[in-house]
Amino acid sequence: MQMQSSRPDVFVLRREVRVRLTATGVCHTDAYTLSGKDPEGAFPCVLGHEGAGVVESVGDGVESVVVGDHVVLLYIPECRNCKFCKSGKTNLCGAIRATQGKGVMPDGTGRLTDKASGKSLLHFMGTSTFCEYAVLPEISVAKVDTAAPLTSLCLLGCGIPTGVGAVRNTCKVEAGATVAVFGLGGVGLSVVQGAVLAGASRIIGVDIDSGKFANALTFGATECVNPKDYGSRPIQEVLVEMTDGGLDYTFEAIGRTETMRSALEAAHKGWGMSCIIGVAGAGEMIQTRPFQLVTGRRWVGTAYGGTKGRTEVPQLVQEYMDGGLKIDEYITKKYPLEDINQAFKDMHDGKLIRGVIVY
Ligand SMILES: NC(=O)C1=CN([C@@H]2O[C@H](COP(=O)(O)OP(=O)(O)OC[C@H]3O[C@@H](n4cnc5c(N)ncnc54)[C@H](O)[C@@H]3O)[C@@H](O)[C@H]2O)C=CC1
Ligand SMILES: N[C@@H](CCC(=O)N[C@@H](CSC=O)C(=O)NCC(=O)O)C(=O)O
Repeated sequence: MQMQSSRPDVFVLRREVRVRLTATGVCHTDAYTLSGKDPEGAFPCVLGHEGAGVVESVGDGVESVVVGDHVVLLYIPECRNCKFCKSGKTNLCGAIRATQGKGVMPDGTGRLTDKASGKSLLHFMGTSTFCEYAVLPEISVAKVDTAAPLTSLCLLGCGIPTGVGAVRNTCKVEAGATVAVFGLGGVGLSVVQGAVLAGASRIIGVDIDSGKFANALTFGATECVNPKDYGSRPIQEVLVEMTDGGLDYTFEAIGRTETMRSALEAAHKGWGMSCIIGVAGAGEMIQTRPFQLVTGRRWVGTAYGGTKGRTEVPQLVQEYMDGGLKIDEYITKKYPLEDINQAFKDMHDGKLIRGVIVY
């Protein structure tokens, strides 16, 4: 069944929902795909993947949300039925990944049209939040408490669950552990927040922009270092010396293969775990001496912090409403959609933790 929405050019099919976006964050991954470095980047598309809004219509067979529900959009769905979901080992639901990667809905068609030219546009990361409306499969939205402010909740679509989840789900950082966070942007600060909530004893922020240190310390980093202060000395050597042999956990939230190596080699011999969060350009390769792994360091990676969105995002909202999770503190500036290029410029200039487009 095809259900017509109040916008004649947007329709929903079976098991799909149409959402009126209220806000979206601007993330470096949007800029990465826009730059052409993403091998999956297909154009013309509507970018944006960190959004929240209100369900305005539902297709046949939708069971988990109704019109009026508030939702966070999920670039990693949770079908609860595929082998990935059933494994209990990963959040990488496989139900619609193939079509999502091609920029279309599960039935192979699109729902976005450029009004001026009449040409169809591709979807991005299954969400396309730089647009007032989005159509998604039901499995790609997390229903959340209507009492929570939707402008803030958009950040649960990517950056915050990624950093907090890297700590909780992927690395399972324990109380008392030592942690280093490479890159103190929105994602790195979320790692810092996750480490604080996990009870880490020492949280070292690493960034080449010392202007990022004030926020990191406010979020709970215990100290910060700037690799530029150490000349040609590898920063991993500095960190290993500072920590009597290395960190229990290190996180790379930059997207550079050199810092991924530094983070791995800053992890403690025998048990240190290093988590890659940053997205590196197409064709780039990580390297280290295999001996680093032979001697007990572990290299792991995470997508959306291992978060199973439909299950865990409502829990994060509750944690926020209870005062236990920071979200508002990430919003440096709000923009109308027509100023989105300014939001990208401010992000590239390092002025923002997160810029949020408010519709
Ligand atoms: N794996 C996942 O699920 C996700 C990955 N990402 C990726 O995480 C990365 C971080 O995202 P944001 O925090 O939004 O970016 P951001 O640009 O706000 O933060 C990056 C930080 O790294 C610092 N930096 C740059 N080069 C450095 C170097 N050589 N050494 C130390 N610090 C350096 C910058 O000064 C900046 O503070 C990006 O690559 C993004 O694409 C974002 C969301 C989800
Ligand atoms: N398409 C890129 C890889 C981009 C990537 O790694 N995306 C991350 C999320 S980054 C969010 O801001 C991710 O979670 N990926 C999981 C997935 O299934 O895509 C490439 O092909 O290199």
